[in-house]
Amino acid sequence: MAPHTEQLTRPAVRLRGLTRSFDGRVVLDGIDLDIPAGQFVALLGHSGSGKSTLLRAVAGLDHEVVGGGELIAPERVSVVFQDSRLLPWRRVLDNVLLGLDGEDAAGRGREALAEVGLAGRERAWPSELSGGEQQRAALARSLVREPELLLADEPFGALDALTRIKMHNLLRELWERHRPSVLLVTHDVDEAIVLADRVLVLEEGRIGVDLAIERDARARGEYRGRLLAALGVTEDVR
Ligand SMILES: Nc1ncnc2c1ncn2[C@@H]1O[C@H](COP(=O)(O)OP(=O)(O)OP(=O)(O)O)[C@@H](O)[C@H]1O
Repeated sequence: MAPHTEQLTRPAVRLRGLTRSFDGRVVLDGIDLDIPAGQFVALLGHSGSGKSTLLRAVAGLDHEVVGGGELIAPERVSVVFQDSRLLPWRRVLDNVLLGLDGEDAAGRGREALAEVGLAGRERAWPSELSGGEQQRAALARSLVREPELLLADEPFGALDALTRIKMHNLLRELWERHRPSVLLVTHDVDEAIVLADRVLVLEEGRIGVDLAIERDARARGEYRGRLLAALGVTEDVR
């Protein structure tokens, strides 16, 4: 294959036989996964199933993970967590710019803040922002680095339901504009279906379900049922 063709077809993330144990207990048991460049993937699973462990591995934050396996991820990776992890002693723009240099950095930081709806809040302290605004700032901090891969570990888990819907719209909009690959860890089946083009369910250390989501609202009920069944959850009240 010619090199340029190979580059076009190479997945952004490639995992083969990814294994991780803690104190002899296997959490990831030979994960195989390819994420094509630009795909939006959600990862569901019960608490303790290993979602964050997998995400940390892909982020390159876990040096013990590979074992005999293979882990390929892009160079520019940004991670967003449930809490914004803004430094309280730095103003919002300075948080966004943390570790960046170059003459145009400040301009790019301002642009990123405007993109997430925080124009005019550059000089605010993190404590002056609401929870949702803090997550917007965290997204701006990720964006400004122009990530090829965005990893998000329950980024909206601590937000109220209305703010969460707004953040879903924002994230999807940012993804459509910038097209990074995304791996989103979530507990929320509906969030996964609304946002992602592909939903994975992690169970017993492996990817048990790998479901393509068609952007067709009518099908959402069916996806929901299938994913809940895969998770072994029944809804008695709804
Ligand atoms: N550093 C660690 N040391 C020991 N055990 C760990 C460590 N990190 C994770 N584990 C264990 O690995 C398992 C998977 O944890 P992980 O945080 O990946 O699950 P999760 O699916 O993200 O859970 P949750 O949805 O509750 O955040 C858990 O049983 C956890 O206790």
